[in-house]
Amino acid sequence: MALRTDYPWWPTLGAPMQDGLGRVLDHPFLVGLADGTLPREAFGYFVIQDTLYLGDYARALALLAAKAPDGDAGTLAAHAGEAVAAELDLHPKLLADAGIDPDLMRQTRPSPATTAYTSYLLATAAQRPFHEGLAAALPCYWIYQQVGAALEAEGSADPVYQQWIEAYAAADFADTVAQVLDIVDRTVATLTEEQVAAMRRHIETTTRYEWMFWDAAVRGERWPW
Ligand SMILES: Cc1ncc(CO)c(N)n1
Repeated sequence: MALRTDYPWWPTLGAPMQDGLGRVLDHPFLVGLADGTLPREAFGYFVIQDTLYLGDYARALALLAAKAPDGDAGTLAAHAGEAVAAELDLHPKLLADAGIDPDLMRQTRPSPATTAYTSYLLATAAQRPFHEGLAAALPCYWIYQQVGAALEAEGSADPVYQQWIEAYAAADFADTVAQVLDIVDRTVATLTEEQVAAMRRHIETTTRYEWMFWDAAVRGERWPW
């Protein structure tokens, strides 16, 4: 399912994500995921960090759900549940199939990039108005769905990487993202130009965090001690 881009706000809020999508698709992590040359170590780093990320992402969505207008609260709360389901089902399976030592998951703490990204999502959801928290979360949804769809067309040479691609290319994830785009649409209709500009700044920031998250995995980013 192709996602809508005919919203009146798309040229403003979609542009930074569209730009970021081009950059992430060119990043060595996703190039290697698609052609099968991505080292297992980098994939394992990513899946472990993503498992840690998803717990806080779910918390951020739950905070957003609590601030959402009637009708949208349940949708966002359900998305928080879906994020936890990925953390509990998809990620352990990917780690096992990729041959990653389960002890590594237990011993690993959030990296600098993961900490920065989840802290930003949580702070924005908790301390800023609903529309700003929603904007900060939007690239997480949209970029992953677009990456899944783009990589599905080619498929990966590696069956483990192919599982990851299929999860994010799936129709039910596209439905989830379509729901959030409709929430953005209803929200933007109530806002001033300045409020929409604030949304755009959050989208620019979290789009960069999305790129940095993959970059940290390729670099094996560590804390200095
Ligand atoms: C870092 C990151 N962003 C977005 C998603 C999509 O849920 C994810 N799993 N991880």
